[in-house]
Amino acid sequence: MASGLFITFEGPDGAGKTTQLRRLASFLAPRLKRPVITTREPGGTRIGDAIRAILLDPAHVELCREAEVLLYAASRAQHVAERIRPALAAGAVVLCDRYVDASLAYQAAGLGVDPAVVAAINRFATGGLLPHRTYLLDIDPAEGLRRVRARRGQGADRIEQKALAYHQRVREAFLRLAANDPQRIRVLDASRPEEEIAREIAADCWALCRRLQLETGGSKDEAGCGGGPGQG
Ligand SMILES: Nc1ncnc2c1ncn2[C@@H]1O[C@H](COP(=O)(O)OP(=O)(O)OP(=O)(O)O)[C@@H](O)[C@H]1O
Ligand SMILES: Cc1cn([C@H]2C[C@H](O)[C@@H](COP(=O)(O)O)O2)c(=O)[nH]c1=O
Repeated sequence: MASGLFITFEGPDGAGKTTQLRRLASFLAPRLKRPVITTREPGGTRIGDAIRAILLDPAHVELCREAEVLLYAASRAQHVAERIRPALAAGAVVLCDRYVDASLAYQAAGLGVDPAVVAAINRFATGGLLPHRTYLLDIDPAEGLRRVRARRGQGADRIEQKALAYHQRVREAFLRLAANDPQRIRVLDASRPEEEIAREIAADCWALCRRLQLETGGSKDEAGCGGGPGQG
C-alpha cells in the first residue's frame, strides 16, 4: 500500500513536540529524495482547523465529553482522508503533531471515557492507520504548562485550563501506552536541552529511514513498518 513514512509526536502540553517536529523536518528534508510534510491535530485541514477552534475555545465550558471525543475523531478522520493517506501513498514522510494516542491519553484517561470506546471510534475515523514511529516527549505537566505560559504570554486554551491532576493522568496514560507498545513509541526525557533531544530523535529516525531504504529513494516493505503504516 503506502510507501511513505508516518511519524507522530506526543506528550503533555508544552513538552516541546512542535519544536522537535520542526527540527526533525529540517534534518530530514535535505537528506531524503521525497517530500517531508509537517501537520498537526486537531487541525491539518480547513475542516479540522474549524473543529480545532471549537475544541480549544476556553468559552466552550459546556462541551460534553462524548462530543469532545467525537470532535477530535472527526478532525482526525478528515485529516487522514484529505492529507495523511494521500501523502503516504505518494511516498512522503508525514510528521504529525499529535494523533490517536492523544485521544487515548486526554479523553480516555483524562476525562474517564471508556478507552475501548475511544479506540473503536478512532479505528473508524482512521481506518486503522497507525504511525510507524511515535516520539513521546515526557515531561512533568507543571513544567510543560509553565513553558506554554511563557511562550504564549496570553490566556490558556480550554485543555490547558484543566486541573493539574487531569494533566498528570494524561502523562501517566502516555507512559502506559509506551510501555505497551515499545516497538512504536520511543520515550524521551523532555526536560533536557532541546538540542540533545533533537539529536536522539534524528538518530533514531535516520536509522528507521535507512532500514526502509528511504534515504536512497526506495521503500522496503517490512512487517508492521514500511510497506504501509501499521493497521490497528
Ligand atoms: N527542551 C526544551 N527545554 C526548554 N524549553 C523548551 C524545550 N523545548 C521546547 N521548549 C520551549 O517550550 C515552549 C513550548 O514548546 P513547544 O511549542 O515546542 O511545545 P508543544 O509540546 O508543541 O506545546 P503544545 O502542547 O502547546 O502544542 C516553547 O517556548 C519552546 O521554545
Ligand atoms: C489530538 C488531540 C489533542 N488534544 C489536546 C491536547 C492539547 O491540549 C490540545 C491541542 O493543542 P496543541 O497546542 O496543538 O497541542 O488538544 C486532545 O485532548 N485530544 C486529542 O486527540
